[in-house]
Amino acid sequence: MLAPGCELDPDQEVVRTRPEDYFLRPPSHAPCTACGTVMTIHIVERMALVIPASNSSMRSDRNTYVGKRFVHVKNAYLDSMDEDILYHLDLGTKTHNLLAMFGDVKFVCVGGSPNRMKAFALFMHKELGLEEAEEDIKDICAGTDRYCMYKTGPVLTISHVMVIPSISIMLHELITLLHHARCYDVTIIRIGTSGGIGIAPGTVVITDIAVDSFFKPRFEQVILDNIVTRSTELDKELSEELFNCSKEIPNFPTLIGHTMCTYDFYEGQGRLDGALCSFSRDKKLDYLKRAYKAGVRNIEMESTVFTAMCGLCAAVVCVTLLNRLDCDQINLPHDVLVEYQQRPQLLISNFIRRRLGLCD
Ligand SMILES: O=P(O)(O)O[C@@H]1C[C@H](O)[C@@H](CO)O1
Ligand SMILES: O=c1cc[nH]c(=O)[nH]1
Repeated sequence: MLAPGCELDPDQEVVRTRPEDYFLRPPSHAPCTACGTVMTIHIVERMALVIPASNSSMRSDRNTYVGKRFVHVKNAYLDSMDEDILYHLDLGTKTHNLLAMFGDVKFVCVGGSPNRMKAFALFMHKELGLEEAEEDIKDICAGTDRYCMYKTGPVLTISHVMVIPSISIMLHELITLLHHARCYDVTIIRIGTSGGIGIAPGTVVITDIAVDSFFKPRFEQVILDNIVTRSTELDKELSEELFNCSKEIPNFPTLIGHTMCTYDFYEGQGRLDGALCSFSRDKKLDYLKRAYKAGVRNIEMESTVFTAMCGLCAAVVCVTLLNRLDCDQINLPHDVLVEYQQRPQLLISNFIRRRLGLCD
């Protein structure tokens, strides 16, 4: 029982600190001043590793921006390392000149499928009107088959395969890479696919906040034998900027809403068509309707860790492939599926061109 005046619930694993408190601290133990119960306090940290531009005038008028917001890693050990091998990217500080290769990166676009991300890189190359021949755009991570990476002008494109642990490994190495390359003013965007809730398939959802399966805006990471909870807040101005961009594209259904991130595609997303199903159709629909009521408009499998790690300079833009209130199976004809998957790419290409002053 919580004594009157006790600030912390002894059963609670997490205590929120100020959002500006960016540093991870070890859990501490403190007795409740009222009841004397010793509580373990795990600090919620804001992990955003890419420092945001601090006000909108910098963003809306890039030419007046004189400061540099460097990509920042929160690991004191890194700078003391003689060599840093980014194993899953097949890159390293001694084997590659990361500053020369990546120093001019301003946009990083990530998504699950290697082929889709390659197609996006080639599309971006065309949209930016770059001179280099298409055949010269090679997979920078060709030495490994874990992830693929392409660079076209200031745009870096990387695949992250599926689910939280896979994108998390990629993001650790990507953010470290951007830090070694001394990149600054970088915007990171996840472009992908999702299941919609209560909205027409083909709708593009720009995430305002990523939530977990309990509709909470948090990402829980097991670190050693602690659970550390991180915020999944995103930059609202960036979401609105993207939404405004979407209005310029004809027949382009788009909305801003919460995105739910799960650890599984089948039972974890309330599907009735997996190898296991431990709930009824009614329970499934009740859950999805509660999600809708909580503001969730789509479900995917990477956004919470992505936002926790990249947060305030990041966006998540996913097209919906089905309405989960109607069905579980994705049965779109191939050409429709391809067209839907291109929608986030089209929006992001317009956004990048606009940011670079390449739009009419
Ligand atoms: O990269 P995308 O957006 O396609 O990833 C979503 C979320 C899961 O990783 C995968 C499930 O099909 O699609
Ligand atoms: O339903 C869907 C579709 C794509 N990706 C998901 O995670 N869920």
